[in-house]
This record gives sequence, C-alpha cells and structure tokens, in this order.
Amino acid sequence: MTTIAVLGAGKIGEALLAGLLRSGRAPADLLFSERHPERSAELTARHGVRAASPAEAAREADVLVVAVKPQDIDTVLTEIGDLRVGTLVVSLCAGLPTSLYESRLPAGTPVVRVMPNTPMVVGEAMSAVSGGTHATEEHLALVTELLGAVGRVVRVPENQQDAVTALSGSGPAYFFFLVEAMIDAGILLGLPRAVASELIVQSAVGAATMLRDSGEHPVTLREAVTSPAGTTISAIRELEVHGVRAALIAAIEAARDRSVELGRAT
Ligand SMILES: NC(=O)C1=CN([C@@H]2O[C@H](COP(=O)(O)OP(=O)(O)OC[C@H]3O[C@@H](n4cnc5c(N)ncnc54)[C@H](OP(=O)(O)O)[C@@H]3O)[C@@H](O)[C@H]2O)C=CC1
Ligand SMILES: O=C(O)[C@@H]1CCC=N1
Repeated sequence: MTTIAVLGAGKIGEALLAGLLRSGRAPADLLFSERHPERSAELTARHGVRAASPAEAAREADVLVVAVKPQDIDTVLTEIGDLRVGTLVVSLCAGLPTSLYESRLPAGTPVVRVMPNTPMVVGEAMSAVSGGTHATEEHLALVTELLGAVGRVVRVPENQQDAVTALSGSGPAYFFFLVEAMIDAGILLGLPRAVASELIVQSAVGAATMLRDSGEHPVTLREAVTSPAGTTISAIRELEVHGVRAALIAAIEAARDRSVELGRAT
C-alpha cells in the first residue's frame, strides 16, 4: 500500500488527511508531521493517524505532501534530510515552483505542484495539478486519484499555477467575503442576523448548485433573476456604479502577483 506523509497538518494538510481517510485509506498508511506536540496529539486523537518528524516521514513515505506555509519551506526541506530515491513530492504551497524542490532534493526526484482549496473539508475541493521535470504520467495519475478523493481535479501547465492560485486557491475567501457583506446588508435592512444568514447561505448553495449543474452561463442565470423594472436591476446598477466587477478583477490580479512573489522569495 502507498504510504502518504503530510508535512504540515494545518488547515489544508488536515483537510487532506481527513479526506483520504474518508475515501477509505487506512490510518496506518498515513502519517503527518507538525511542529507542536499538542497539535500532533490532537490530530492523532481526532484521526488515529501517526505523527512523525519530517525526517522520519520522508524516510517512510512513498508520497510526501508538503503543506507548510511557503515561508516555512526552507526549514522543512532542511529538516527532511535525505529522501528515498523515487519518493514522490507533492507541493500544495502557493507560489512555490517545482524547480525549487528539484534544486534542493536528490537528482531525479519527481515533484507535482498542486493548488487545492479549503472546500476539501467537505469533499468539494477544486485542485489543479502540474508535473515537474521528473514527474511521469503515473505520478500525475496517482496525485489526481488522491486529490480526486476530496473534490475535482484539473491538469494545468505549471506557468498557469499562479493564476489558478488567485482564482480557485483563494476563491472561497471571495465568496465568504461576499456572503458576509450580504448578511450585513440584511442587518441594515432590519433582519435578525440568524434569518439574514440562513437566507444568504441557502441562496449561495442554490446559486452554486445551479452554476455547476445547469450548464448555463452565469449571465443567463443572472438575467433570469433580473425582471424588467424590477428589484434586481436596481441592485445590479449599484454594483456597477461601485465598480465591483473591476474590483474583483484587480483583486484577483493582485493575488496572482503575490503568488509570483512568494515563489521568488524562496
Ligand atoms: N488555506 C488555504 O486556503 C490554502 C492553502 N494552501 C497552501 O497550503 C499550505 C498550508 O496552508 P494552511 O494549511 O492554510 O496553513 P497552516 O498554517 O494552517 O498549516 C501549516 C502547518 O504546517 C506547520 N508547520 C510549519 N513548519 C513546519 C515544520 N517545519 N514541520 C512540521 N510542521 C510545520 C504549521 O505549524 P505552525 O502553526 O506552528 O507554524 C501549521 O500547522 C500553504 O503553503 C498554502 O499556500 C493552498 C491552497 C489553499
Ligand atoms: O492565502 C494564501 O496564500 C493561501 C493560498 C491560496 C489560499 N490560501
């Protein structure tokens, strides 16, 4: 059986562990590495998965998933020390290119770069995968299978990963921000917070399901809500006056630029 080790079991690392367990991987085939003993104990109690040092994890693993913050990559690569020949390294880190790993790990190490997102915790992640110089079709297929257990997976050329990071990696945060603002609007209009929250969250679930399942373009779906001389068009005019479309485009461009910067900083 393939042994998978997750270095850095924070928000994304723990979501992946939980998803792999949900998809039927045995706890004995998984291990993780965390900096603080209390966090390790908490994770082992919650998931029944073993904690190990980065060096132990690297020695045992067939697949080594790196899920530390990009700023911690130097430390973790130093800590893992020697890697078994052929160990597949999977990086979930924003901005970090496969060439960074290839330059620091034994020659020929296969590396796959992945950008997932937090809906992984409910099995609804969107992940994009790109192979490094030594990643074969089998490596990409294995990573696609692993990530497929926690959501959808697409393949992209590595030079698109910074854009992917800005769109779907950070994307859930933009939707949460929008929902938060819409709930605030409900409060302004005098609704109790709980009622405003239920109205908006269910509307978001319904709209997302229509987007995914109807096959319709978002413009068509929006037009179906927008009655002539009705309420929706009054709101849409305000969104355009306040430059919400341009703000979103600029925000996503800034996120892409930050991803590029994180890659250059290491
Ligand atoms: N959150 C998100 O939405 C997404 C995140 N990512 C990427 O995933 C990676 C992790 O992000 P996220 O889960 O949010 O971050 P977290 O900070 O929640 O998780 C990282 C974990 O790694 C631990 N860690 C740091 N250094 C080491 C080390 N040397 N050995 C063992 N454990 C270590 C951290 O401990 P400590 O807290 O002590 O530092 C922390 O628990 C990032 O690179 C990010 O770019 C990708 C897609 C989406
Ligand atoms: O904000 C970040 O840097 C990480 C990467 C994508 C989502 N969260």
